Amino acid sequence: MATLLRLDTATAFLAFNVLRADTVLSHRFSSASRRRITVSARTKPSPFYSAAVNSDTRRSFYSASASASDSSLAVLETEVDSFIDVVSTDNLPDNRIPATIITGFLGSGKTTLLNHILTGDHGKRIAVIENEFGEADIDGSLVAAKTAGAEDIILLNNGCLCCTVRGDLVRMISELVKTKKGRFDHIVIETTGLANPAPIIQTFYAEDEIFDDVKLDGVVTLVDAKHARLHLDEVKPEGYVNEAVEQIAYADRIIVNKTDLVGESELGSVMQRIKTINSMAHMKRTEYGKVDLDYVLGIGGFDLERIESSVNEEEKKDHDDHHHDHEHDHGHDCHDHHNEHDHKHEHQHSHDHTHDPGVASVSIVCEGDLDLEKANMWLGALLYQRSEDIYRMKGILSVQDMDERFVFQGVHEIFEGSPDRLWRKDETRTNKIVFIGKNLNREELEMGFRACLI
Ligand SMILES: Nc1nc2c(ncn2[C@@H]2O[C@H](COP(=O)(O)OP(=O)(O)OP(=O)(O)O)[C@@H](O)[C@H]2O)c(=O)[nH]1
Repeated sequence: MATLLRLDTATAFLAFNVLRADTVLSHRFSSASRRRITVSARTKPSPFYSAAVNSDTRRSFYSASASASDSSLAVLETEVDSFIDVVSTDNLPDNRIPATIITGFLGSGKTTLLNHILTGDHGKRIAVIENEFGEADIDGSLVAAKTAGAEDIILLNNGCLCCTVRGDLVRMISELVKTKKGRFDHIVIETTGLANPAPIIQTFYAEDEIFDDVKLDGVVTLVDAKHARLHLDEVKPEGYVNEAVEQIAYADRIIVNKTDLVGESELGSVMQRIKTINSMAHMKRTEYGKVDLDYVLGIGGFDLERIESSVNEEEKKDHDDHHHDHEHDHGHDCHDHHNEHDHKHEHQHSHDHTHDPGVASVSIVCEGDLDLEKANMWLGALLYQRSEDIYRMKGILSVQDMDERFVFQGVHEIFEGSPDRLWRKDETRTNKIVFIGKNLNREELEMGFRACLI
């Protein structure tokens, strides 16, 4: 599989990096505004490819990572070639239409929230894509909401968005954009209760048809306060994911709904459990999905300009919870937090199952400047080896000789980064990275990161 890493940057971060000398990278331009880079491996495929293009005014970096066996070289070349075909957004305002994914386990309150959004007073014209398993008609209440606020409601009911109807999603969004552009301001996609959000998120990056016109704004996950633990603690057969865990892991906003059905201590316990999976997402408790609309629309969860708030939120929480900096042997003030813990929780003895503690958050906060080349190699290798397990990552980096902060976000092997504002004179140049994923090894991540510091 080959994947696109899209980087717009004024400096050389993650630039032209070839891990194996026997790999040749080349690029060509198809037009002034649209750049196409072809990465070709003439000999054995390298585990990680990246390429850089230098424009007159600003440099844009597009990188691709690929994994393949030696025998699949031809396939690899085709894949890499087809992925690296991206419209440059250099110096252009991002006018793409924002899209929000609403996910959450069966019955958690997704449709209730959607109705709240559609009937809310936000002045936005919203197109809705509703994914239901085999239902013939749209929910009656949604039809009511259509008259109230939705610009368009499209039903995808012949399968699950994350599996069989992903192609349909691409076609529908393209069709919406083609036929109704200018008539709606936001797209809201409601997934089925059993959807894994990852492939849906990736669709927004992997599909040119969508990427050019629509940007992912955020993933909002509804959690049923009453039944969440049951689903989160369920152990799935080998090879199956726990959808409830996945939906929380990918969230930018978590709405703990149905709080009227639980007591304070049960609620506290479920919120704590959610935090161990995803400490980066904002969390709110509600009844009947009644949240401020700007909590769910205009999140900018995948927006590099908004990375700071989520990363800082994470750091703030950690400081509040357990502040434990320490000096390491290079003299950098570097600390990390791991929200996975050994869950010998109260249900363990009464049930025949324990929850999968594998999905958790790790954050690293560390002062000092990064050696660009080392950071590039480390991150590239990390994504190559662990991209399946790294669900989400976000961060702010301090790169040597770079006056701006470098901000990035990623979903599995998709990586997006760019220089952000200048470091202030009175500000400590502190790196902050948050990973959410499966079986993350805190020590390994911290050691790898520390080794990149100068
Ligand atoms: N008590 C209580 N019931 C709620 C709350 N929110 C939603 N419900 C009810 O829970 C049921 C399921 O809500 P939906 O919004 O349909 O949930 P959903 O996630 O869209 O459900 P699926 O599409 O089946 O996955 C409905 O009967 C809602 O009225 C809440 O905060 N408290």
